[in-house]
Amino acid sequence: MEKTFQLTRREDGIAILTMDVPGETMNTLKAEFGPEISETLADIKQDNSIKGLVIISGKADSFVAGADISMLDACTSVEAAKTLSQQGHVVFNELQNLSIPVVAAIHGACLGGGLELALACHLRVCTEDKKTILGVPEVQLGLLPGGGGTQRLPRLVGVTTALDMMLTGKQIRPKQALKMGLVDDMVPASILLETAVALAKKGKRAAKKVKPSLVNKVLESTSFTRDIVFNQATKQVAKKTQGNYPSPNKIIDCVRQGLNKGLTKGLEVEASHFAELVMSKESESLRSLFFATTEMKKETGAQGTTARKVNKAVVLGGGLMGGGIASVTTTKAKVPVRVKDISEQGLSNALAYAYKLLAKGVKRRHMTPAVRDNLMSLMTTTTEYKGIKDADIVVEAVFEDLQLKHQMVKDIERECAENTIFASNTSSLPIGQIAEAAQRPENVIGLHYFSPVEKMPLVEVIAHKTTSPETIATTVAFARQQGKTPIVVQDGAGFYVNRILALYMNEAAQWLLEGQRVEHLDKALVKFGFPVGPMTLLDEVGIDVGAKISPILEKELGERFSAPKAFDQLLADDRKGRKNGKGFYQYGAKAKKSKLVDESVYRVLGIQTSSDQPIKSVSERCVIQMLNEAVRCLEEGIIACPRDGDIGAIFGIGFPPFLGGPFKYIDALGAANLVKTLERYQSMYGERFVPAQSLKLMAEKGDQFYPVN
Ligand SMILES: C[C@H](O)CC(=O)SCCNC(=O)CCNC(=O)[C@H](O)C(C)(C)COP(=O)(O)OP(=O)(O)OC[C@H]1O[C@@H](n2cnc3c(N)ncnc32)[C@H](O)[C@@H]1OP(=O)(O)O
Repeated sequence: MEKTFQLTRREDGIAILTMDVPGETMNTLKAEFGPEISETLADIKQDNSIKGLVIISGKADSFVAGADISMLDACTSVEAAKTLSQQGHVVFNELQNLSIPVVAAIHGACLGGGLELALACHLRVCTEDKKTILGVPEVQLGLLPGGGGTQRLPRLVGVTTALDMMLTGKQIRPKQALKMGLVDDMVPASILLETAVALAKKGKRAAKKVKPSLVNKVLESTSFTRDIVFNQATKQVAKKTQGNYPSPNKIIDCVRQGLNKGLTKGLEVEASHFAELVMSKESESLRSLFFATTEMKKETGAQGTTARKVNKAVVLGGGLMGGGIASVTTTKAKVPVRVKDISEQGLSNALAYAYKLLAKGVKRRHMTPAVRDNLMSLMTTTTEYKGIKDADIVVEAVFEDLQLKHQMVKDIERECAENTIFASNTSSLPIGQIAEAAQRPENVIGLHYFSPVEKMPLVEVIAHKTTSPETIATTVAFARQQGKTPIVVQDGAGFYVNRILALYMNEAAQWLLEGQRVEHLDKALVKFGFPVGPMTLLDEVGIDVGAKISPILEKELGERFSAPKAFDQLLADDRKGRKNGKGFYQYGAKAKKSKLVDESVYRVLGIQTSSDQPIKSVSERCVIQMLNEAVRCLEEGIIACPRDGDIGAIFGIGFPPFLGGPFKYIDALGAANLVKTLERYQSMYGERFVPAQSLKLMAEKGDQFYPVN
């Protein structure tokens, strides 16, 4: 069997331990490496000629990406998961207890168990390369650092910083890592090994230790003052997770117990908590999300077709969406973009949008002013169809007006090359209808972004009946270059995401008209796990935008999409949401620190508010609408598979990730139970709750969307 660890003895007494998992793109930690690494450590201990050890990766661009998540996924009992963590503890303790200095030489991803390995070394040096990232992302998998991280990290960088890293899972860049004392040195990749060797020769102690701030020093000095930090963190966690994610509280508990009762006790608690989390349904859902997104990174969107390279893009419309799309095209994809708008004002809006984001990057020291200026120079503007002939893709982000879009298709076919792709950012119009104006409909596709473009990870790539495979593959690759997760969906009003969202929003509106208070509705759905409630969302998206989409969906998909007529009165009252400072909540000068409902909204809608209905009933009625419609989308082939539906809902709407997406959630509920619930609501509220046909079939057969583990 090929070995993972290679020990090389240098003449100067420093040994190099190179980790290179055979046949895999990245190093991950697996239980099966236990005997090999123990044997190697025993060799080192016996060899008096070895004066120091450097641990480095044999992979070109990564150190260690953590424990192997598939291995965790394969655990079938709490005991088995606990053993994994304890095995890791034994090896890392052995490493830390070596009498010779041990230095981790880090280049590329050093995450989770990878960072825990580095923490067990006496010193760490990393490259200044962009590819180098350090962090403990376990919380994002519903886990906690189970390789000693909850113990060694706070001891190295302080409780406050360690909690921040572990509770967010954020990635730390090299400069920041050096500043916070996570690494002892940062060097160019070309001298990484030699620097690590030199450090190993100097001994176990860091040349200089980073001093904590005075506040942190005081707060972290005694168990009493540390409790203040832990209590504060617990409060923040409760607010953020709404009690839906068990791992953050367990992380806090590990750190608390480890610092109050010592490392051995801390590791014991860590192994127990880790094991419970591995077996939790929340972590199972989050892990499946990791596998799904990794799998999707490899898909081209059109099997067997290679994407064309996009060297230049054009964005039509300099509004909020156009500005955002142009911005990610330059900053993420590094592709020159030309923005066309009919007005100079539109163009300066787009430029300002991009500049503001880049300026933020400079302020946070993520980039230099020179990089900002370079990226800005990739963006040019025009009020006429000039300088666009050589565009590979044109993304239109103008009003939802079919005639206007038809005109643009014709203009682009006239002005651009034969194979220029015309991508529409429409959120509701069927792409097939837009393509009706095209002479080359194979070049027409939908590319639906979510607002704010730079933040929302999802895009829907919508192929109509005759979109060519090359157009699909090129658009998917382009979206990925922009840092997005694309799902390819079939054509139809509202596509997937807005379609399932619309019914959920309509149901919330029904609750409102029945007298439920705005803040109660929002509270119920936030408690369920959405990042914001439906009323806040409508204010953010724009009540007018919702009103524009609704009739299109109703016309194409049927009466269940009809929005409550009373909502017309909101528009008559010029209530568009945050953008004009008038919505369900108060904005601008009227607004207080905590968000307050604009009570006049009840009068405008003619509502008498009534007592709060139980939170669970409120959320259930809204969510099952979304679930049922997601099944219909699968039934109609709008989405290709449950996985795409789950990713689309989580990344596009913020469907609670710990539930794994609508389809995973239906599996957890059981199709038969969901059908029963829908039928109960149908008997009370009518046909909009009729269960999807395929859901009924699944219920009868006892089927699931995903294979049973
Ligand atoms: C005990 C410990 O505390 C517990 C843990 O360590 S849990 C694990 C914690 N680590 C993580 O969560 C990191 C997960 N990985 C990532 O975030 C990303 O893969 C990355 C940032 C490292 C690299 O991203 P990117 O360059 O886009 O590469 P990506 O396509 O995601 O991954 C490349 C390959 O590595 C695999 N991989 C990466 N990290 C992995 C992990 N921790 N486990 C298993 N496989 C992993 C991917 O599945 C993929 O495999 P493939 O080539 O066979 O499809």
